[in-house]
Amino acid sequence: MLEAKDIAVLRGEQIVFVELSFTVSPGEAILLIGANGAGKSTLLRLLAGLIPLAEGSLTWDGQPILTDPAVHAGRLRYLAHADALKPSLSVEENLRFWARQWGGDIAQALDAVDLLPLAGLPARLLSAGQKRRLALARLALAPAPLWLLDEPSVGLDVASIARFGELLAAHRARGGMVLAATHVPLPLPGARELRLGRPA
Ligand SMILES: Nc1ncnc2c1ncn2[C@@H]1O[C@H](COP(=O)(O)OP(=O)(O)OP(=O)(O)O)[C@@H](O)[C@H]1O
Repeated sequence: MLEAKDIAVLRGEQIVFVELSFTVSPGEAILLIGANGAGKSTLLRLLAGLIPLAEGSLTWDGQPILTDPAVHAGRLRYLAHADALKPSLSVEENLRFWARQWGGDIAQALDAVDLLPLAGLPARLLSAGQKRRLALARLALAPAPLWLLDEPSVGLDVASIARFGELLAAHRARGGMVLAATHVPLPLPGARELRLGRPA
């Protein structure tokens, strides 16, 4: 279980949030909601181990998550706003980069986001939604218990959102956890909402 207790984060001099507490158990999904600037991306970056905790505690099965940053990095997949693609490499080569770190079947992952027909195309030629699908293919490569997703459905068409829903459901069915920042509904039935910033 992932547990945040009374956590606070600063960006520069600014307090982004304080006294935030929540838990995420295997199979659970949390939607991070709140206005622009409320701190959703900041919380995801914190959970990914990319920015420091100012106060409080963050634990994984009772142990501080950053005791061993490499162990924590190995248990998560973080999809930021940017798709983190290398434009000159092909679709398949982009995924190979991640498969070298995590293992997994590249063809199967591309198929999960319906990109197999475009496997040989340089990533710079993909449409915005296809780039997003290639980013999502990383999730399909090899299992990791914690998915941290920043506005993952931006640019996806209806069929791609349905496929993404299947990926999310399979992940949760094997005990995976999801935290997703979003301004729109996501295919995450039964997800709890965690509102950041002031109440609307
Ligand atoms: N590197 C940084 N240095 C200083 N302040 C930052 C930095 N990154 C973010 N902030 C500030 O932290 C606050 C939270 O930003 P964050 O990106 O987490 O919001 P968000 O809820 O994800 O917003 P959005 O819905 O617009 O994506 C904002 O006020 C932002 O200006």
